[in-house]
Amino acid sequence: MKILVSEPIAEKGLEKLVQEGATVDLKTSLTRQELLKIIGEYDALIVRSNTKVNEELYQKATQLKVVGRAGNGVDNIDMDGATKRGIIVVNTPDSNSVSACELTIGLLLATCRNIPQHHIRLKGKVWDRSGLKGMELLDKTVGIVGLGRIGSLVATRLKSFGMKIVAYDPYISDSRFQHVGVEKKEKLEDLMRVCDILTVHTPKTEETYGMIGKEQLAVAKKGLTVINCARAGIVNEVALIEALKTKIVARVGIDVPEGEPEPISPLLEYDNVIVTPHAGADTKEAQDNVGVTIAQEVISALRGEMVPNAVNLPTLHTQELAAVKNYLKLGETMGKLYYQLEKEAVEKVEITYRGEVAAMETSVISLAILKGLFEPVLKEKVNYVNASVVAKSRGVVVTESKESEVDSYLTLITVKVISKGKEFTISGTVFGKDDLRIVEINGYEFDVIPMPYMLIAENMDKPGVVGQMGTLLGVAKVNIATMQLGRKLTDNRAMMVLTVDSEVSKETLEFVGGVDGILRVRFVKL
Ligand SMILES: NC(=O)C1=CN([C@@H]2O[C@H](COP(=O)(O)OP(=O)(O)OC[C@H]3O[C@@H](n4cnc5c(N)ncnc54)[C@H](O)[C@@H]3O)[C@@H](O)[C@H]2O)C=CC1
Ligand SMILES: O=C(O)C(=O)COP(=O)(O)O
Repeated sequence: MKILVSEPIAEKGLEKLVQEGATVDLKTSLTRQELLKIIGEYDALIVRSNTKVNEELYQKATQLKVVGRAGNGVDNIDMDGATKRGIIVVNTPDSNSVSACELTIGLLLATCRNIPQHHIRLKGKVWDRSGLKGMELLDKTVGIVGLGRIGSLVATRLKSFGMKIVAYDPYISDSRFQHVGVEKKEKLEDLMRVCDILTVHTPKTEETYGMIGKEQLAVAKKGLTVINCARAGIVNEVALIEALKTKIVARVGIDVPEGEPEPISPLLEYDNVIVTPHAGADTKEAQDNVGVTIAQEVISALRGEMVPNAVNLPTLHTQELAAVKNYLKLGETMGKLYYQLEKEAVEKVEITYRGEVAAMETSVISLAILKGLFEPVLKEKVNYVNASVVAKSRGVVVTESKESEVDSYLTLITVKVISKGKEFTISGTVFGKDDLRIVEINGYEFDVIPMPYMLIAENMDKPGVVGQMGTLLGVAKVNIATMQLGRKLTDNRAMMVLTVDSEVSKETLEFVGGVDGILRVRFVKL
C-alpha cells in the first residue's frame, strides 16, 4: 500500500497509516508538475482543499484506488472521474464541523465588534475608537443558509446570544428545523429580507455557487453583515463588493476568499471586510480527528472494505455498516460463485432479500454481489464504487426486490443469474451474528460454510460416486474438510459441495470429472 499525502495532516494520522503497514510519502510542497509526475506510483492519495483531483491527475494516476479527503468539502475532487475508474473517494464530514462552526462565531463577533481593526490600530501605537462602532447580537436576526452539520451547530450557539434564528434549506425536513429550534423560510428572498446577519453553510455546488448575488442582496436589510465560512463564491464577490459600496452590506467576514490559495480577492482591499485564509478546520482537535479518521478510512478502502464515509457510494452510517457487514461478505461470496461454476455471459441479475435483511440498506449488499460476480473475470478492476457502472456497461440488468416474510430462515438472500434463457440460483443466510451459510444452489439445498477452496460437482444420484471421488482426492493428497450432498429426487441428480484444505490441480479435476456418474465438477476459490 503506497500512499501519497499531498497536504499536511496530523502526525497521529500519519502514524496510523504506517502502523497499518502502508508506505507513506508526505510531500506537501510539490508543484503540480511534480505531483503529476509521481502520482502513477501510488495506490492512494490524501489531500485537503488545495490539491485539484481532476481528469488531468486521474490520467496519470494509473494505480490509484482511493482518494482520501482529510476534511469535509469535496469540491476540489472530480467525483464522476473517480467513479468511472472505480476510485473510491472518502472524506471525514463530521471531524471538523465544530471547528468550522467556532470560526464562524469568531468571525461573526470579530466582524460585528471590529476586533481586527481595533487590534491593527493599537499595534500601530494608535489609541483611537472612532469610526468603529460595533453592533450587539442581542435581539438581532441571523439568517442561516444551509442547516446541515455546521449550520445547525452555529444555530445552537447563536441562540445563547439571544438572537432570533431563521434558516433556508429546501433539502431538509421540517422536523429538522423544529429539532434545531429554528424558523424555516421557504424562500431565500424571505430570509434575506429579515436578517441582520447572514451566514452561509452549504456545500459548493452548481446550484449554490453565486446563490447570494445581486438580486438577493438587493432585497436585504440595509447594514447587513455577511459571513461565509463555507466556500468562496457561494456569496458572489462582485455583488458583495457592490453592496459594500452602496452600504447595503456593512460588514463582511470570510474564511475562504476567491482565488485561494492566492491572496488575490479584491475584498482584501476593504477595511470592513475580515478575511481568514481557509482556517475553519485549523485547530489541533479538528486536525487530530480528521487525520486519524482519514487514515482509518483510506486503509479500509484499500483493503476493499466498505467505508462509512465513502462519497461515491450509498451513504452508510457506522451503525448501519456494522449491521450489513456480514451480508456484504455473504453477497460477495455468492456473486463470486457464478462465473466459477457457469461460463455463460450474464444478462440479468435478480436479487431478492427476504426476512431481516429486507429491512436493511440493501443497495450496498447488491453492490457486493455485483463486485463478487465480476471479480473472477475482471480481477481488481471491479469494486464497490464501479460495480454498478461495470454491470451497466456490460449490458447486465440488475433488479432488487424485498419480501418481509421467509420460510425456514430468519433472513435470506437469493441471487438469480439469467443468461441465454438459463437460470442459475444461489441463496445464502447469516445465522446468529456472523455465521455465513450457502443454503441453496440451483434448487439443491445445503448448509455450507463458505471456505477458501471448494469443489462443487453435479452427479447422478447413485451408489459409489461419492466414494470414488473421495478416493481420487485422497490419492491426490487433497484433504476433504467437509462434504454435503443436496439431491433432487425428481431427476435422480445430486450436487456435492466439498470444502478442501488446498488447491486442486487441473489433472486431479480431470480425473474426478471422469468418474462414472459425475456430470461436471468445478474447483472454486473464494
Ligand atoms: N471553512 C472551513 O474550513 C470549512 C468549511 N466547510 C464547508 O462548510 C459547508 C457546510 O458543511 P456541512 O455543514 O458539514 O455540510 P452539510 O452537508 O452537513 O450541510 C449542508 C447543508 O446545505 C444544504 N443545501 C444544499 N444546497 C442548498 C441550497 N441550494 N440552498 C440551501 N441549502 C442547501 C443541504 O441540504 C445541507 O443541509 C461546506 O461547504 C463545507 O465544505 C466545512 C468544514 C470546514
Ligand atoms: O473540510 C473542509 O471542507 C474544509 O474546508 C477544510 O479545508 P482544509 O482541510 O483546511 O483545507
